[in-house]
Amino acid sequence: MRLNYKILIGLISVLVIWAGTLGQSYRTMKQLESEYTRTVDETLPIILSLEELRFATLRIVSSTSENAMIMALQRNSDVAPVDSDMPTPDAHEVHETAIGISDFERVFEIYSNQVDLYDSADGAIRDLIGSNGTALTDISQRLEAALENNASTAEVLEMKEVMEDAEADILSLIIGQITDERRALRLRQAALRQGIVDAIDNLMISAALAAFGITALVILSSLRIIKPIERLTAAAVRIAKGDFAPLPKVTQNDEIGALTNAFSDMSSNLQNMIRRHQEATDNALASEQRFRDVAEASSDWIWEIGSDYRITFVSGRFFDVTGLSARAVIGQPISKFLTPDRTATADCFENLELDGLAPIRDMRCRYSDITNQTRICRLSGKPLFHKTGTFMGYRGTASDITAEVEAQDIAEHLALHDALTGLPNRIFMAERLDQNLAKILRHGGAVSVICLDLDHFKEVNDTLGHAAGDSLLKSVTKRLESTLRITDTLTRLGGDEFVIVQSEAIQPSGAEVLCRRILQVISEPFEVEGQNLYIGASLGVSLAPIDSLDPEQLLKNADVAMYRAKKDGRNSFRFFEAGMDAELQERKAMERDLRVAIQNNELEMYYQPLIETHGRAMQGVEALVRWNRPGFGMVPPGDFIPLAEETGLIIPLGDWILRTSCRQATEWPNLFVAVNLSPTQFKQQDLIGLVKQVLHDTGLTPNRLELEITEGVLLEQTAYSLMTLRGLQELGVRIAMDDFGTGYSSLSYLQMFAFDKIKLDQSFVQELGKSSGATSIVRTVLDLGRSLGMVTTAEGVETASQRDYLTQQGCNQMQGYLFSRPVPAAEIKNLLLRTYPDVDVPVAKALSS
Ligand SMILES: Nc1nc2c(ncn2[C@@H]2O[C@H](COP(=O)(O)O[C@H]3[C@@H](O)[C@H](n4cnc5c(=O)[nH]c(N)nc54)O[C@@H]3COP(=O)(O)O)[C@@H](O)[C@H]2O)c(=O)[nH]1
Repeated sequence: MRLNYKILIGLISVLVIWAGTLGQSYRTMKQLESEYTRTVDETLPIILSLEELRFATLRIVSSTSENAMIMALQRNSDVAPVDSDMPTPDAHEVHETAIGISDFERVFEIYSNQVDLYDSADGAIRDLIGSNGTALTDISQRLEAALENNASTAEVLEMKEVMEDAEADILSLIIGQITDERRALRLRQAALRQGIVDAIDNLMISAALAAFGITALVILSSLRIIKPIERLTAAAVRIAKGDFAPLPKVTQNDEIGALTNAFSDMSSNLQNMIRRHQEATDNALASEQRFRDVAEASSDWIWEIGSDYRITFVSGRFFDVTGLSARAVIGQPISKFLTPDRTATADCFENLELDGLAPIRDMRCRYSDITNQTRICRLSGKPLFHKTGTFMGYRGTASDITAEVEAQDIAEHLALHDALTGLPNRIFMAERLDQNLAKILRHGGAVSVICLDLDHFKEVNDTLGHAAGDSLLKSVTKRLESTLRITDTLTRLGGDEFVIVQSEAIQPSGAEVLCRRILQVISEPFEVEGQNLYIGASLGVSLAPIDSLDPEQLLKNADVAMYRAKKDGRNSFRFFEAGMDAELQERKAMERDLRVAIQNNELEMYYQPLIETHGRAMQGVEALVRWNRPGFGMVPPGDFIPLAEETGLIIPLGDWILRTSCRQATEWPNLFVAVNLSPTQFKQQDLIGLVKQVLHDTGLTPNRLELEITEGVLLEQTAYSLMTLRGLQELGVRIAMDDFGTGYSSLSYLQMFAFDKIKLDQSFVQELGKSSGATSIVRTVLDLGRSLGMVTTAEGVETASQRDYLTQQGCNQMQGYLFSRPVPAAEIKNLLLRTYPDVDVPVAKALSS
């Protein structure tokens, strides 16, 4: 309920109670008034009248008695001495009696009326008084008359006695009546007093009730209004001091309750606002602190200049880096410390104004550090304007980018140069070629593009290792540089491929002269790791604008020409001619087709038997891949395996060969399968894991797998290669050295690793009987194998005499067309049914077609 209703109800209640007690008082006062009226208007007048009657009676009697006494004394000297001074009744005393009688009669009439009016119960007394009064006045008059008539003393005295008796009677009545009236008066007085007391009591009660009511109202108000207001005041004081402890919720459903709850809400809103404000302030402070920390800790600094380009502020980091003091810096022109690069948009600070006071973005400046070294920083900043629009200066940041610039320079150099030789690379060369071609278009002239490939570099690399190859490349670079003019550009594309862009020469003679000079210098021996190496070079020349004005095409043409030079016998040069690139194109087509063939599973495995010499039984097979290229027929592996090696296709191809061979070998329980591993395959990541996985997947036992490697495998990364070979052997797989005797270091490799088998290269076998040297080599190798406890296999056995000689020399196994050509897997089962006891072996020949 609303508070004003409550107060109104309280007031009304107080007023009702108060009115009740006042009414009671009013009634009491009314009674008092009536009592008072009766007392004043009735009893007192009656008493007064009775008193006056008594007085009149006494006057009558006294004056009459006095006259009678005087007369008696005068007449009867016996009774009373008479002297000359003795008074005599005179007219006055007589008159007094008359007045007394008159008063009596007048007062009695008043009294009589009063009795009629107020107290008719006293009518009988009144009548008695009246009759006695009449008797008294009568006797008094008669006495007076008797006196006048000189009645005798006795008579007078007798009459006087009668009069006195009458007086006594009447006085007795009057006094009795007065006594009654006075008693009544006292009773009324008592009643009046009681009434007054009651009235006062009522008034007191009324006042007390009113006071109580008002006090109660005040207390209630205090409790319901003042207390909450006090609490609110205390809360306000608390809040003013920053204490936002929540106020208890009140259920008081009035204005005070609403005020308290509103105050409470206001307090919590205020608290939230202050908290948010505080958080915002804290965040701002933290942000500012972070900013300061970053500004101080980072390599950046903050700067500010005025409209006169003089420094007004710079953060501490600047002083640390430059070793300058604030005094030396503040107020000085910024250009005194920072020099913008000529590449900067505004190459001096004052130009900023000319540039329309644009923001400074990444302005590169040089400055001196504490050690007086030149460093580079990058400036960014924004112009400052007063609200009136007046230019006030600039403010921004600066970052030291010396390391970044250096790294960028290095990166740029690396991006455009070959790391090994320091020569420009393909990108650089392309740019230079573009420039030259653009020049030709504008001014005419000619440019030659010469591709150079070292001859026999692969062998050097393979035999002497990469370090020797690198050393050779550096030496070649030096010689080439020495043959070129400053206007020519020598670049290394990678490996042993170089490109020369020859400009400002008469073509084609200029190119021809240069090529000859190059061939001359390259043909001289190179000393690498204490050895004199003789290499040559194959060069291809393409001319702009004759052959093309397209840089790509020029390069391609030069490459084709170089390829032709190589093919035509190396150590020579060729100018590009139309139609030369057909072979190159064919190579690319083959690569594309081979990729598709691997993906589409178009290759097939053939197997060639390995015959045990004495028993003439097939012990195993060598897996040899075959590719029936659509549209071309069977492609010899000697053509596509090197291509696969060069292009990296050998990895997926080798995986497929290993997997297929192992799987198919499980179909011939008594045969092992020998799989060739090319050098690239051997170098692949986790070869051991791959072989293990294939064995596991196919179910072939490891002792039925033989891996054939060539000496090239051991040429580089020898330690790693040996580790791999041992790992493979630990799997239970046998390792055979293929093409033994064709490399430079065959014998030394036999020392390094315990091969399970040596495969004598077929070139020696086929020279048996023809060349004594070959026969000696065969014998020596077979002896060596025997002495080292290695199985020896002779490849390319085509004739019975070869077979017999090899048998005689103790060769363990033989492989060759004499026994069987490589056959598809399906035919191996047939071959297994046969033995090869005879030299002519007609069956084997028939099978190997
Ligand atoms: N990495 C892999 N290399 C492989 C794989 N399959 C073949 N090759 C290599 O390709 C080269 C040519 O191989 P291919 O044409 O199959 O010739 C082999 C035999 O057919 C051939 N051979 C066998 N007997 C005779 C013979 O009596 N006369 C004669 N003229 N040739 C004969 O010799 C080749 C086997 O040589 P080798 O591997 O050295 O034992 C060759 O280098 C193959 O290695 C392959 O799957 N992976």
